[in-house]
Amino acid sequence: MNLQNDIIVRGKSYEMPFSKGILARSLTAAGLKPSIAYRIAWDIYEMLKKENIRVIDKADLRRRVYYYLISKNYDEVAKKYLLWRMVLGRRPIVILIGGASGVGTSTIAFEIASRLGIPSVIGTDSIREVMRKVISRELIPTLYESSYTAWKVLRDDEGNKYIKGFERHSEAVLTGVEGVIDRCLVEGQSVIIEGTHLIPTLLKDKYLENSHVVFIMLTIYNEELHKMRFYARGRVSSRPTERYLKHFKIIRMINDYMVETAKKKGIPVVENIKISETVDKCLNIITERLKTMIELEGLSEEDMLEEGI
Ligand SMILES: Nc1ncnc2c1ncn2[C@@H]1O[C@H](COP(=O)(O)OP(=O)(O)O)[C@@H](O)[C@H]1O
Ligand SMILES: O=C(O)[C@@H](COP(=O)(O)O)OP(=O)(O)O
Repeated sequence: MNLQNDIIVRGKSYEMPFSKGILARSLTAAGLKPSIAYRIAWDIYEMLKKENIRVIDKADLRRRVYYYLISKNYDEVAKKYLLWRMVLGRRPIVILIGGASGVGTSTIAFEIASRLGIPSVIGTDSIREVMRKVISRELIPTLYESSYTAWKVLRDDEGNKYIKGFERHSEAVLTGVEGVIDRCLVEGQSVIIEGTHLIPTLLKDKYLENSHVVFIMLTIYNEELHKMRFYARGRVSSRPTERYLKHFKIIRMINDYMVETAKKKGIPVVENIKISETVDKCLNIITERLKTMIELEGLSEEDMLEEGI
């Protein structure tokens, strides 16, 4: 690799060549359109070249980007940019994207991850597979079903059996989810966890109250639109559309239940109609939560500009 003509960006423990792509991605996460973000990343690269800068500290680069954005009247973007650099650089953040099967939790989780540069997305169905390896079918039969068929193996039939089955099915998965959250917070790693098992009223309050954890519930209010998503998925995956359509009424019940429990716990509910709009709404929610987290730490904008990452 020839680094002779590159500008080197120096972090606390590593160096890397200046990447316009990485900078542009940080700027889109802060709310700029990709085309403008690339233009600005390019401008900053040219500016550094012109000044004959060969090595620049990350904190210095961050300051320059911030003031450049302000000079172009992107004050709000500048603030968000700073906030995101602070958080992703040194604070773990756990984003939970819940929602009934088919409403788009995995699609939206991956979009958010790529916009924010979070390297890890875990589906609750993968956590379910792990839990199936450690808990026997005899002990928790509902775990071995799908969210919408768990009612079939319930041992009691009190109350709404479909929702009861879904809750019993999800409880064990949530134990695994909580383990993943604990690990990420301790290790200082950010992660996005997505899936249908994230029932707000069953997740322990200590996670809901943690300022590093942001929970968003996705939904589709229109039944026909929800149904269409299973057709779309069936075309590109091995998951048969018929299976989901057969249980569609129960999946809709789960969808309504997820919205209801989210509201009960004060968790924002976002309707997933257009991917780009859903992602923007989610990013706004996450940004607001991060502001609270930084405020709780008592950090001002000036502190953020000074703090090295
Ligand atoms: N906003 C959207 N607009 C159109 N299609 C979408 C949208 N969100 C998701 N999809 C599609 O709908 C299907 C179901 O989404 P998926 O993310 O697999 O749902 P989930 O993970 O919630 O079960 C997929 O084929 C996905 O590409
Ligand atoms: O249990 C369920 O509702 C789905 C969850 O997966 P998503 O549809 O949310 O990805 O898994 P299944 O058992 O159908 O493979």
